[in-house]
Amino acid sequence: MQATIALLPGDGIGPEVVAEGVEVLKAVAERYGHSFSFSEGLIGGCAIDAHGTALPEATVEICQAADAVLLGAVGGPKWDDPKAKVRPEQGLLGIRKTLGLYANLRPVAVTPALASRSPLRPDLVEGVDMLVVRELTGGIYFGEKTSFYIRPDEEQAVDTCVYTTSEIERVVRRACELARGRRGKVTSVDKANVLETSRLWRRVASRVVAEEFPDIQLEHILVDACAMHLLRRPADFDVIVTENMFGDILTDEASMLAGSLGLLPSASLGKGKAGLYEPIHGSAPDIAGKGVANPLATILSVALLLRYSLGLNAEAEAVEKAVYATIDAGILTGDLAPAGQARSTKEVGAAVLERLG
Ligand SMILES: NC(=O)C1=CN([C@@H]2O[C@H](COP(=O)(O)OP(=O)(O)OC[C@H]3O[C@@H](n4cnc5c(N)ncnc54)[C@H](O)[C@@H]3O)[C@@H](O)[C@H]2O)C=CC1
Ligand SMILES: CC(C)CC(=O)C(=O)O
Ligand SMILES: [Mg+2]
Repeated sequence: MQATIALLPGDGIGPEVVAEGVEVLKAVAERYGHSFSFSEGLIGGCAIDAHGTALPEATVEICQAADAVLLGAVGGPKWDDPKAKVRPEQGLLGIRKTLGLYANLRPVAVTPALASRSPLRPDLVEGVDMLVVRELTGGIYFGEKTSFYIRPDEEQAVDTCVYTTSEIERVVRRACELARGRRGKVTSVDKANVLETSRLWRRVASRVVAEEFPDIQLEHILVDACAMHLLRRPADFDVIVTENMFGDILTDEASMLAGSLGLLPSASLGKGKAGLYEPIHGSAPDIAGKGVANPLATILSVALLLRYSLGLNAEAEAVEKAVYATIDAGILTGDLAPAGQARSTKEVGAAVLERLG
C-alpha cells in the first residue's frame, strides 16, 4: 500500500525516539512491499524558536494531508517561563483539537520478562492487560483560562472544565466498541461526588452502555480510588474510559506497572482513519541528547499506526513481536536494564529491526 506519514519529532528526546520509529516504518515498507513517504513538520519548542508559534500552519497542513502522524514529544526548560504567552504544549493540544482526535488509546501490558522491573511486586502486575481510553479534546485542558488580580496583592487564576453530552457519548462508545474485542468490561472513571462535569459523565456513560452496549459490563469508580486500585488490583482492569486530565495522570501511573514510562504507546483517533501516534512520555530534558532514551514506546506507537490508520494488522503484530523479543533478549535502555547493562537508543532500535520478521 501507499501511505504518507507526517513526522513531528518535536523537542528533547522526541527526535531521538522518532528516528527509531521511522527506521521501523522503513523496514516494514521494505519487507512487506509497501511505499511510505514521509513529510516532516515543526511542533512545540522548536516551532516557537523558528516561527514564534508552537503550531505553524505548515505543520497543520502536513498533518491534514497525511494518512497518519507520528509525534515525539514537546516542551523543555527553555520554554518553561510561566509568564510566556506561547508554550510548546499549545502545539500538542492544538494539533489534537484541529484534527478532531477525541479518543486517546493507551494500552498498558506487562510482559513477563519485565514483571520484576516494575516497582510493584511481580505477582501484582502479572497478567496486566488494560486499555485506557482517554478523552482528548475536551475538559480542563481546553476550557477557558484566566488569570487576574482581585486585589493589588492577590492574584487569581481560573481553569474551566467543560464537557458536553456528545463529547462524552462518542468517547464512551469508542471505549465500548474496543471492549467488545477484549474482555467486555469498561470502567468509567470520574469524580462524580464533587464535579458537575463528572456527574454528567457518569449519567451519559450509564445511558450509552444501557441503550447501546447491553453486553458490556460497566463499573464506575472515583478517580482517587482508581489511582489506588491501579496499584492494588491492576490485572482486574480491561478498558478504562475517562476524561482528559484524569486519563493523563492515571496513565503515567499505570506506566509503572509495565516498568517504565518509556514503554507506553498511544493512538489518538477521531472520526476517520487518520490518527496521531505518540509515546505517552514527554520530552525528558534530563536525558535528552544523550542517546539513552527508550525508543520502545515510539516503536509500539508505530505498531498502533500500522493497525489503526493503515489497517496493516499483520505488520503491526510483527512490530509488537519484535519489540517483545527484544525485551525478552534483555536488550534494554537504562530505564529498564539492570545496572551496567544499559544499551543505547540506537542499539535497542537496531535490535527491534533485527527481530522484525
Ligand atoms: N506528549 C508530550 O509531548 C508531553 C510533553 N511533556 C513535556 O515534557 C517536558 C518534561 O516533562 P516531565 O514531567 O519531565 O515528563 P517526561 O515524561 O518527559 O519525563 C518524566 C521522567 O521519565 C523519564 N522518561 C520519559 N520518557 C523516557 C524514555 N523514553 N526513556 C527513558 N526515560 C524516559 C524522564 O527521563 C524523566 O525522568 C515538559 O516540558 C512537559 O511539559 C510532558 C508530558 C507529555
Ligand atoms: C500537554 C500535555 C497534556 C501532554 C501530556 O502530558 C499528555 O498528553 O500525556
Ligand atoms: Mg501526560
